[in-house]
This record gives sequence, C-alpha cells and structure tokens, in this order.
Amino acid sequence: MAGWLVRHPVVLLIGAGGWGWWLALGWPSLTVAAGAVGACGLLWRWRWPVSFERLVWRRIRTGWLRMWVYELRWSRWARASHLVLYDEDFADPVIPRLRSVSSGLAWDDVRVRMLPGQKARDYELAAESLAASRKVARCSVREISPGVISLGFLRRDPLQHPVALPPITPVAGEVMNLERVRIGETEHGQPWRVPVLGSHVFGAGMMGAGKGSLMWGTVRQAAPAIACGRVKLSMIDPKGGMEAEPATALYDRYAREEPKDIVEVLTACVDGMNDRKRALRGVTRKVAPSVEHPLHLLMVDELAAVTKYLGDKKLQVEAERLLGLLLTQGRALAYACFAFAQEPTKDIVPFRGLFPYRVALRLDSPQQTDMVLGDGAWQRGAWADRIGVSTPGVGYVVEEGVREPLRVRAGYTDDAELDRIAGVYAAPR
Ligand SMILES: Nc1ncnc2c1ncn2[C@@H]1O[C@H](COP(=O)(O)OP(=O)(O)OP(=O)(O)O)[C@@H](O)[C@H]1O
Repeated sequence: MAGWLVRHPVVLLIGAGGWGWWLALGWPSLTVAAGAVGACGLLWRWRWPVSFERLVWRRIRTGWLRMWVYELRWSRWARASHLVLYDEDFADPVIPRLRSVSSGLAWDDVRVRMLPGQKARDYELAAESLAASRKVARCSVREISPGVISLGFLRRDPLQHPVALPPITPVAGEVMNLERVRIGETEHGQPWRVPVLGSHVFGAGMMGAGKGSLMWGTVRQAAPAIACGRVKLSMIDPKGGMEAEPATALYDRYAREEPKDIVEVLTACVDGMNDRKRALRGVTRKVAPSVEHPLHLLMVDELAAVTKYLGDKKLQVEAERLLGLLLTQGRALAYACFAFAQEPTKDIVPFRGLFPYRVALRLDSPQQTDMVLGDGAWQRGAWADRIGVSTPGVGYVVEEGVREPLRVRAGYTDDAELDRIAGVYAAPR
C-alpha cells in the first residue's frame, strides 16, 4: 500500500489534505468545500468544454484509467497475450514495464518498454488479444523509439457515425492543390486526404462498402479545377452508367458498359499521354497541371468489368494493356487513375502493385486485406474484414513511410450534392 501511494502522489496529497481538513475543521466545511469545487468544475465544463477537457478532465481520466485499468490489469493481459518472458533466474515471469498512460477523447495511449529480445512484431501479433482483453474494437501498435512500444486502445470510435463531407477547398481551380484532396476523416479525428496528382489510387470493398464515397469525394474536391479545365475527368462506369450518369456534365470522356467505348476512352487517355510525353520530352520531368496541360483523371468504377468480364477477349487484352501503360507511365505526366473493385484478387487486379495508394474498405477476409494493402497489413492492424455493414465508407490505408495502417472514413456525397456539383462545376465544352 505504501509503495502504491508513493507511486501516486496526487492521490496521497488529496487524501492527506482531506483527512487533515476533517480533523482540523470538521466534515461539514469539508463537504461544502468539495461541493464548491465540484460546482465550479461543472460550470467550467458547461461554459468552456474544450479547455476543461484539456486541462482537467483529461488528467483525471488518465489518472483513473492508469490506476484502475492499466496498472491493475496489464500483467494479466501481457501474460494472456504471450508478452512475458520466463527466465529461470526469476521465480515469476518478467512482465514488460508500463512506462506511461495518456488518455485522449477517443484513444488511450499506453507506452510499454519491451523486454530484451522482444520486437514490435510480437506486439502486433498480440494486438487482437490485447484489444479483446481491454474490451475495445481496436488496438494499434507503434514503435515510437527503440525498445518502446505505443499501444493505442480505441475507447470511442469517431468513425462510428457518418463523417461530414469536408467543405470544397475555397481556392480557385486554377491554383488549387491537387496533390492531396480531403475526402473524410481519420480515426484520430484528422482530415483524410487522398493523393490525386502524382499517384494512382485503388479502392477495394464488398458490395455496399462505400467505394462510391471515395470516388465522388475526390471528384467533388477536384470540381473547381474541372470547371476551369485544369482537370479533365474520364469516367468508365461499366455498370451501364448506374453510378456515374448523374454527373455527365463533369466528364471529358465517358464510357458505359459497351466494351468498345471503354477501350476508346482508355485509348484516348494513352494517346494523349504519349503525345504529352513527346511534346514535353527534355522540357520537364514532371508536369505541373495547368489549363494548357491539364491533369487527366481517369475513374474506373468496377475494374473487374474491364479486366475480367468485358465480354470480348481481344478488347479485354487491349484494355489491360492500355491500363498497364497508363499506370506505369502516367504519374509524372499528370495522368492519374482511380480504380475500384469488389474483389482484389490477382485475376481482377493484375497490376495492384502499380497503385501506390490503396484503400481497403469492408472485405471478406484477412487475406483480401493483405492483397490490397500488402503482406502483413492485417497483422499490423488493418482489420478490414471486421468493418461493419453499418459503417460504409470506413476503410484502412497505409500511408507512405508509416508502418501501421490508418483507419479512415470518407464523407458521403449523396445524389442531391452530386446534382449540385454537376450543375455548378460543369466542365468547359
Ligand atoms: N461514406 C459513407 N458514409 C455514410 N454512408 C455511406 C458512405 N458510403 C456509402 N454509404 C451508404 O452505403 C450505400 C452503398 O454505398 P456505395 O454505393 O458507395 O457502395 P459501393 O461500394 O460502391 O457498392 P457497389 O459495389 O454495390 O456499387 C450508399 O447508398 C449510402 O447509403
């Protein structure tokens, strides 16, 4: 008990102060003082919730969770998750030491000093069982310095409810930043931005997983640049225009289910790319999009219909060849492709590796997640097979240079908003 009190000096101070007060002045005045402090706290919380959270409540919550959840249960969780070492010199197993706990609005960040011989991967393997022990849906693992692991426990999911559509950047289309456009939020409450210029994006998800929200979220943010001709949008919607028909005013080229139309759009893209390559050879190594040299954005709503079910074998081979050319050469020439598929298998997406940015929406299995995000992504925390049917638009991405996957959710562009965008930002004819 004495050791515990020394490790928690604030509890010791409050307890000793309260006891001293009681002895010196009696319990009625202590009750009145405690009530006054509580009332001031409530008033503060009501009038200035942000500063109250930052300066008071966060500290109380952190202290409480550290004492009554993490310190109390960590050794049990570590044992159950096989994170302890059994050393013959010691009678008891050696448990990784908790270094600190800090509790934010949605996440608890628990820092742990790894034991000699342990590595981040051991904790990634244990993440699922740690999440179950803590009774939360998600436990993220990050090595923040040599030997120190940060375990993130998601207490309250900011992506549980649909996220608001981010406002369209209030910047003229001629100068707007096309490298990254904001289409939703991350699990840390930060804006989620997807690359457009200088990348290709692949999104995979089962029926109703919310692939449309990725596509329209991106088109919507690029709309001011479409309106001034700095972005030329080509749309391939092999589902007969079911998805894309309402926004035809935005397109430079458009193909519905006809195989020859689809190949025509792809041919036009690749021809344009080759012309640009010839014109700018020796002039620049990377095209900065302008009205004169626009960014060509190709959207393919269902890749399987192009690469597997096109119907005409010859045209299908040609479509695959053209897509391959676009994906391998387009980035520096300001040709970008966004493609979506329900199934990320190799026969449907033979060139997965050519998409630098990939999004795993709700999928069937851990294997499918790894197919989209790369080997080991599921193990590192991209649990796309656990995304609920009730949360379309939620997915995982792996950002460049970051090992652990990030959970994200796109805002939803409904039909009314799509009609509005198509009306306000029609492409110049
Ligand atoms: N980001 C989102 N936030 C909230 N609801 C969404 C979101 N995305 C989609 N939805 C809802 O889920 C439904 C299905 O979404 P969507 O059509 O985009 O899925 P999909 O993956 O394109 O499916 P399919 O492959 O069948 O076309 C939408 O009609 C909408 O009601």
